[in-house]
Amino acid sequence: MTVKDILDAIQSPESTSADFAALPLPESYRAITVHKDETEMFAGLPTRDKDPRKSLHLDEVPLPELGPGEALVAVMASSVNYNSVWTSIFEPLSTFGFLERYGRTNELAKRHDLPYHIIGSDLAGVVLRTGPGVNAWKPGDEVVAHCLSVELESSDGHNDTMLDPEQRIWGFETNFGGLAEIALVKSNQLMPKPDHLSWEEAAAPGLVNSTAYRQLVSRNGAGMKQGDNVLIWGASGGLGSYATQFALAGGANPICVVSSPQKAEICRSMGAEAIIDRNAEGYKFWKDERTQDPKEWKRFGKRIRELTGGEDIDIVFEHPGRETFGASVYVTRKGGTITTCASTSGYLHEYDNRYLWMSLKRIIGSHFANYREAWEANRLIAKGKIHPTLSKVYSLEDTGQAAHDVHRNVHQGKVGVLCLAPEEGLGVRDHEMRAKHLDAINRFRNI
Ligand SMILES: C/C=C/C(=O)SCCNC(=O)CCNC(=O)[C@H](O)C(C)(C)COP(=O)(O)OP(=O)(O)OC[C@H]1O[C@@H](n2cnc3c(N)ncnc32)[C@H](O)[C@@H]1OP(=O)(O)O
Ligand SMILES: NC(=O)C1=CN([C@@H]2O[C@H](COP(=O)(O)OP(=O)(O)OC[C@H]3O[C@@H](n4cnc5c(N)ncnc54)[C@H](OP(=O)(O)O)[C@@H]3O)[C@@H](O)[C@H]2O)C=CC1
Repeated sequence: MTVKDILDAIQSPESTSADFAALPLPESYRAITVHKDETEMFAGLPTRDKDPRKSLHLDEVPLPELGPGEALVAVMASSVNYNSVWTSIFEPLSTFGFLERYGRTNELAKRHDLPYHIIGSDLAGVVLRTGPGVNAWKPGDEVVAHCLSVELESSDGHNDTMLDPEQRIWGFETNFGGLAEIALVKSNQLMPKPDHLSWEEAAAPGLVNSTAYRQLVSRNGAGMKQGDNVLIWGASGGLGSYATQFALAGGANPICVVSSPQKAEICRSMGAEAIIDRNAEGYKFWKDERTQDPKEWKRFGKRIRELTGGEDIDIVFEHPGRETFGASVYVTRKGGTITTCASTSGYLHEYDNRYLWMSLKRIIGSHFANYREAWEANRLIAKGKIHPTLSKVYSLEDTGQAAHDVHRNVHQGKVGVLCLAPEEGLGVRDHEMRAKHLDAINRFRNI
């Protein structure tokens, strides 16, 4: 039995759930990995020069044992997230520490502590097997998977699953991720695949869409409302392309920051009107590595006021971190919110706290999304209210190049990866709905 037989079953319109359940599983499959004995390979290099093409490998790996409450999924497509970039450059730390720590928690978790890490935190595919205790899903179901892995043994996570002390991001802090032909997930990560999307389109939104939903829309994040001025950094990037859609769909007013005329045009085509090209306008928030320039914060704030008719920002959607955080705090209106989920340019932030406390602003930390938020975010995709922002699609072999593009910020929106899917465009079930949204679905393609 090989993965080829699995693909044949997926592509045959006659295959039933019983057929999938009867398919023998292969002993091994192909997966994108980093290697534990290579974690020092980039030592001494500047971040920019650490090259994912050197550290990401396509390996044949053994199929992991299936445990209670879990599912093995045949992965048709996945996507590149920035967490895979972090893994591939071993920053801010090697992810093998996460696997070792997880492996110490119980006998079954030991499976994750291996000398290789199969990465990837998105997938669209077909359930192959479910473990004991799984009733909601069965072999043959077409699914996407969100990346929240929790144990829920402690009451801390019972209101908000993100608060579980054993909260992990699948494919980053666990093994057996989605950049592979087969993935192992907890069954409560599974959600229905949107019928009107191809495999690679369905695999694109998951992680970033759920994160943007919590960070911006959910009451656990900024709780955006109609009319809010929302400053969105990287508005055509992974997170930003969904934040921009949420702002527009929710009746807010996105102020989109991008770094090229091409990216500005994408935001315009999504429906945004207030757009700042940070490159063209040459903001230099830092005079040198240690000193910020409040005059530049003010120049940025003035530009925002020009675009909003004199209003300041209600919500900043933050993720660049050190480079922008001082400016983000400054341009927020009295009582406004800065919501942050990352620090791409550096995690030690500096801002002038007088502008925070005197103007009663709030900083909210946000991370991925709880089970319910991830489900709600996927539902919006399935209903055609929010669309995938897939630009380019790579083969599994070329994942290193795909991650390199994201690391160097030469991509747009989301970058997809075909795993078992032999070509793009497969897996669409609802052609009528697709036709209705085709322009929006293709907005980011091949630009
Ligand atoms: C969905 C996608 C998301 C993304 O893309 S996010 C971007 C990528 N992710 C990242 O960049 C984050 C990567 N992770 C990290 O950098 C680290 O992961 C953290 C900084 C988040 C945490 O650091 P650590 O060293 O793993 O954890 P500690 O909590 O500092 O625990 C170390 C020891 O310190 C103890 N400790 C924790 N808090 C306290 C405290 N308040 N007072 C005293 N001790 C404390 C702990 O218990 C533990 O101890 P013991 O080593 O013995 O187990
Ligand atoms: N905590 C969580 O749950 C999550 C955290 N993340 C983290 O968020 C970050 C962004 O992820 P994602 O959106 O997918 O990545 P992308 O690279 O797809 O998009 C980020 C965008 O931010 C902009 N940007 C990058 N650096 C700077 C800078 N120094 N100043 C201003 N803008 C900048 C760029 O847009 P432009 O050049 O056009 O301005 C870029 O396109 C990563 O660090 C990632 O790990 C992501 C998802 C979930």
